[in-house]
Amino acid sequence: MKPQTPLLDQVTLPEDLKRFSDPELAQIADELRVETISVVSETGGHLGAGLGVVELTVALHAVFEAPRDKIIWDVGHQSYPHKILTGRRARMRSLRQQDGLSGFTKRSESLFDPFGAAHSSTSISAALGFAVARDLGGVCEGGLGDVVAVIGDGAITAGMAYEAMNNAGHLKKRLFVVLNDNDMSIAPPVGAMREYLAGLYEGDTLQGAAAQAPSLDAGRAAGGTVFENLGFTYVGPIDGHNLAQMLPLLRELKERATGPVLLHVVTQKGKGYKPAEAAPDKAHATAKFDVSTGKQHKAQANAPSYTAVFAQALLQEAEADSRICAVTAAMPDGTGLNLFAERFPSRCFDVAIAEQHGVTFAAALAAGGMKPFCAIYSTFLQRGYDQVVHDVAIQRLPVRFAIDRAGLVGADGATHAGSFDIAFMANLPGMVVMAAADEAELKHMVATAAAYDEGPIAFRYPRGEAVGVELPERGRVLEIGKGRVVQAGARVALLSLGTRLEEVRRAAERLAARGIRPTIADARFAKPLDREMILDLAARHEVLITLEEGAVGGFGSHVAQLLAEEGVFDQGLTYRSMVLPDVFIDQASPKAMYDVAAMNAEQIEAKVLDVLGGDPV
Ligand SMILES: Cc1ncc(C[n+]2csc(CCOP(=O)(O)OP(=O)(O)O)c2C)c(N)n1
Ligand SMILES: CC(=O)[C@@H](O)[C@H](O)COP(=O)(O)O
Ligand SMILES: [Mg+2]
Repeated sequence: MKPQTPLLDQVTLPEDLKRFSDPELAQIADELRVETISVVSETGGHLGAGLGVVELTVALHAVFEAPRDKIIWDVGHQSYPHKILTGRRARMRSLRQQDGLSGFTKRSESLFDPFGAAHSSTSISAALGFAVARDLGGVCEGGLGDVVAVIGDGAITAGMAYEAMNNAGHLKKRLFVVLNDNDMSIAPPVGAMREYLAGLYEGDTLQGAAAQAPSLDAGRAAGGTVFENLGFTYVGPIDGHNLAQMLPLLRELKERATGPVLLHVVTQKGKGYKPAEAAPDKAHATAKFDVSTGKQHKAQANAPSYTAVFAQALLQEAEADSRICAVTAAMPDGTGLNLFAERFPSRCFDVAIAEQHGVTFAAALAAGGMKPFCAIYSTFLQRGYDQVVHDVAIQRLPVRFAIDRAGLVGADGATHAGSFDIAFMANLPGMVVMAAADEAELKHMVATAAAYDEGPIAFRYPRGEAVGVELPERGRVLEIGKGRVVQAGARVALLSLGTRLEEVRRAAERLAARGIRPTIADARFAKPLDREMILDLAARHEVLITLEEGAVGGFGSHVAQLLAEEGVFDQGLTYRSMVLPDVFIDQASPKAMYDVAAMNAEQIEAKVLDVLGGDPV
């Protein structure tokens, strides 16, 4: 018998799906799932979320008319099946790599990605914006038709989602919000909303007969849902893996809906791939893996991760001080606070995807006499910035900010780069800002933050493996605003903040071969600056170069300000700052991203040689 050609091979764009019968669409979904697993096994990346929305993706593209209709995936980490169906299948194996496809939705990548994402809970606001633009006669590439936001049960815990629903329920524009409820965030979801959503489908037989399937008119016997009270028509819950139910329902919605509709779809994260179903938290994002066993190919680590060092150091401090508590915004594993939660469950708070609330909550914990460590990735702290200013800094409350994923993070790309925290924290009056140069320094900074009660304090550290230096038994409390000279040299001083120090050391070795021995210093603090050390370095060298894994406006800018105010430039000092360039750097390995930023050892060496004007000796 001739082997059957996969139907998926006949699909390049969503319009191709319209030729198939509903049972054939179910077959396409099965093939799409296999293709998604195959892709991620080769590239690594977000697996479970995409597998959970395979049928939903097929159904949406079969019924709606993208790119005229705008399908907006919240976060975008579940969009791999969507990418496969929207002209990108041939490039899928370049996912999350340099010059390859992004792991999230991205406007510049495809007309089928009408709104980029990667941070959560923006989709309903974006959908409403498109709906209003449409009704006001706005014009955009591809046209402007229906708008569909697909948002997860994790993402709908964030305040932004409610701000958008509040607005949408008032404006009453026709738009669709698909709530993809898999009862999982990255970790199991926590919070009252989780209980509420579960209550909406508990007792329902989702696999029930088509006659019982939800429809636009069905309503709920139990009375109004929170969504109805906000002005939406609530439809559901429906089994999001059952195309026989979903396709007719979506067609009905497309045909008849008038105002905002919330469709509650119940799915399983990791659906159809046993290892991902069994451990949806581990399969949220994976390394490359063996499809038959699910075993991930993880590189052998030579040193602990910075996150692990932070987590262990915080545990040590918390053993000694019962006022220490910890706050995470839906990232217990990513921040290492899962260990804290196990050891001190009553002192650890997962506030869900709610960075704004998390920061203000921590501020009041501090006002109430506790010592909160707010562990948030640099990129996600951006969302809580007004709270950092208004609730923490202005009130001088001693919240400790553990800023993980500082600097360039690699495969997640520009949306997840921790580029701005030095600038946005160090410009706040009274904020202490530290950056760890290695894991021992990180341990000292955790101890320093634990001991510091005079106001807010932050310390930053990058994603991934640390340097491999020996760890002290206990962290040592650092003197606030004091850096350290690591190597004494002449002519050129390299003043590093954070983990570029390793690259600076490598650059110094290369320079030594050319007869140049630079002084190397570790600033430790972006704020307050070690004025004495910096002015001394400036006085004793012809050239001073600062380095930081952050955008312009951070440490280097503060140093330049100091040097200018002290009149050091008038005395002939040549000063340069090496910062991230003024562009958003796309995904690649962290090393390759720092190459783009011109901040690796070779480029530091080149900068020194350039400043010395080809006069090395
Ligand atoms: C503002 C923000 N905080 C945290 C994250 C990290 N994050 C990415 S996906 C995710 C869980 C999302 O859960 P859900 O919306 O239910 O989607 P699922 O993965 O279950 O499909 C989290 C916490 C983020 N992307 N954005
Ligand atoms: C989509 C998202 O925001 C997270 O899943 C993120 O990719 C996690 O990053 P880490 O792998 O650095 O924890
Ligand atoms: Mg979920």
